[in-house]
Amino acid sequence: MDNIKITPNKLKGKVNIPPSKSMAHRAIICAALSKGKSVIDNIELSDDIIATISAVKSMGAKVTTDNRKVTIEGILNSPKESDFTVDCNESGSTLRFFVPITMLLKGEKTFIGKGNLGKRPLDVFYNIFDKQGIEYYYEKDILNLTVDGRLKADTFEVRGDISSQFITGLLFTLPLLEGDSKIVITTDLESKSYLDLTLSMLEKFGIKIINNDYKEFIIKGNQEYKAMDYTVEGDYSQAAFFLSANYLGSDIDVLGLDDTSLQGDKEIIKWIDVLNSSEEKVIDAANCPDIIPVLTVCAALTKGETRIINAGRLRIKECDRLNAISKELSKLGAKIIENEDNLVIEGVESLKGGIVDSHKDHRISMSMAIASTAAKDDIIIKDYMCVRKSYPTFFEDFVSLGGEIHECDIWR
Ligand SMILES: O=C(O)C1=C[C@@H](OP(=O)(O)O)[C@@H](O)[C@H](O)C1
Ligand SMILES: C=C(OP(=O)(O)O)C(=O)O
Repeated sequence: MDNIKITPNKLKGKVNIPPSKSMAHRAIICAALSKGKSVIDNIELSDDIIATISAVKSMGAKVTTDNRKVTIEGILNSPKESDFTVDCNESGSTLRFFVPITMLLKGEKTFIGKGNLGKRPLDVFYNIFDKQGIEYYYEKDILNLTVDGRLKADTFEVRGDISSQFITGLLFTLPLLEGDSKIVITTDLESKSYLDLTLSMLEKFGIKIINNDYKEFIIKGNQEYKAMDYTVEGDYSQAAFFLSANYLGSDIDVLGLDDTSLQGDKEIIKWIDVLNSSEEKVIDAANCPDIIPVLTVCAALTKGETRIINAGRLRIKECDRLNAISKELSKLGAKIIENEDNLVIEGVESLKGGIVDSHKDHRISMSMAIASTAAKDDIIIKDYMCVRKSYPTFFEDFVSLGGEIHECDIWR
């Protein structure tokens, strides 16, 4: 039974925001590519982070976990010499980061995963494999990709308007190749702030990259990652849920965030200000796709019209998030017009109760929980525990803030 009934309640109290998933992926990877031993502190074992830890282990890194501390001895001390499989579970980051990273090693690499992951685009890599004569095999719609070959230093022409994760994966890998490389971005770049997270983590671990205004990146080969100890900062993507609850009338102290953070989802603060203003309300999703579902909940309850633009890429996440959030909020009485790459939302006074579907997407499940805080009647969320992907303790935190939840069987 994986359905939950929430009785509407405003939330109140303090919440410690979990560590940034994006920064945790990056720190674990940089530690694993270093020669020595690093301790990465403040790690939460969400399903996505477990996938990244198991990926570095499958490449030969030695990893021990002790509470929130993860100790990593780098891959390069004893790299895997034979074929291996990486189980990405549902993590797009793990898949797009490790396809190039694993190509530092010999042998055949197989990538498996579940949910929507096999449907999320990988063409950027297939184009590179074709150009470099690397053999690969994949199944359509199900993640079962096998790549046989090592990546060579090169000029990589890469689109920037599908996912920044391809570029991050290359940025981790190219400094360790024998020759020098260049990444040329051939389109507009979206999710740009995620590249800032990558570049800043690389710099901390001693890797030098020249960034020519995000149009090209120059990467010298034969560099060395230097092991270091690092503590992961709080996650703005997760804080966005509680900051949105506050916008809707809750009173939560959101603790553990770094206000100098480079995380793009820090824009939650700016977009809530926009919703609070009486002027034309336009939210640009290009740089902060992950906070758009919960911002849609806020917009649905904001007087007047709000437009969410540049949001087409939400369709290629764990589910079609543009469709899922429009459909589920509409069931609760929201007024949303869903267009190909934007939403037009006409604010309503309140939401009613009802049965909504998480679409097995953690950010939809959490957004619906936040919607419940401003609803008139009980809300039932189907498959609510998909939050394990990024925030396994979300509903515990929700309850500790006064959220009233009951497991329920909606078919009875
Ligand atoms: O690099 C990262 O850590 C991420 C990049 C973003 O993906 P896109 O670059 O595909 O937008 C974001 O949606 C994802 O949750 C995490
Ligand atoms: C899209 C997400 O992650 P990923 O792309 O790593 O699966 C997310 O966490 O919302």
